[in-house]
Amino acid sequence: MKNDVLLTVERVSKTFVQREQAAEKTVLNNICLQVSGHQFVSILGHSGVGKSTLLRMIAGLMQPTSGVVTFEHQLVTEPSRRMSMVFQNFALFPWLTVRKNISFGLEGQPGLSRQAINDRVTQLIELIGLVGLDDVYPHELSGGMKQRVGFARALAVNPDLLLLDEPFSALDVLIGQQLSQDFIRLWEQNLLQTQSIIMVTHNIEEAVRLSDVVYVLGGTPGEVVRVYYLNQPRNERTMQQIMQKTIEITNQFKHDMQSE
Ligand SMILES: Nc1ncnc2c1ncn2[C@@H]1O[C@H](COP(=O)(O)OP(=O)(O)OP(=O)(O)O)[C@@H](O)[C@H]1O
Repeated sequence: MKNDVLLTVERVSKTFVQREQAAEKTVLNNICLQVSGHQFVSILGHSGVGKSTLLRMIAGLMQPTSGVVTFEHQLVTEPSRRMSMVFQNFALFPWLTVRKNISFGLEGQPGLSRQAINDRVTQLIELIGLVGLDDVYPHELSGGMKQRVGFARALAVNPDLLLLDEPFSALDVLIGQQLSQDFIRLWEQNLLQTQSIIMVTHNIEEAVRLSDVVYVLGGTPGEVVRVYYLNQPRNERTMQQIMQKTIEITNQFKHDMQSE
């Protein structure tokens, strides 16, 4: 599957009807984007440019006003078990334990026995670094641990495509970096069945550190203004190279914003 196209966004635009003002607002215009097998793609842009809206359309939670999203050449018209999402604010169920939060998406799945569900959850608890926290409730966890549960829950259904909506931005910088490193290591060692990842972020350094491809959104309505291909393998990128690229993208971004 490596290099095969997994997902395409083709000429997608989105207009919201604002009822209170009886007006329309076009948020995204003519977005084209492609994700291949074993690729980490970031969507980078300032607040309000339409990143989450784009991710929701990719997930099938919302339909484009025009254009199409395809997953393995099939039109995306509704959410699918083959994609799952990790949210900025964790979105855990406060009344469920860590174990129950993780198993949530597996319950009632045809052909999955109780034993199979338990085994899958135990495996994820070990992989994601949650050992000993099975029976703990979300309010007893730190932000970093909550987000580990968020990742484990999204990964439980073995999604082919994982969608990350600012997954580290609510965490302390070092905690976020540790979680992203741990997660990337599991993914690169093929310990997860997830083929590809799309991450929405406004953090340029994070996008440079983690991605193979970075799409920069800008303007009003939001459009793809730049695409960066980071060809060097992630584990060979030095801190200096990451900082250099971050500065280059930051300067280009400022320049693009000024010339709008
Ligand atoms: N359901 C909706 N109805 C009307 N307007 C919406 C709706 N969802 C989003 N918007 C508007 O679309 C614009 C883009 O929102 P979106 O959340 O996609 O941006 P974003 O780039 O993810 O921002 P942030 O980084 O702050 O989360 C905003 O102006 C927002 O108010």
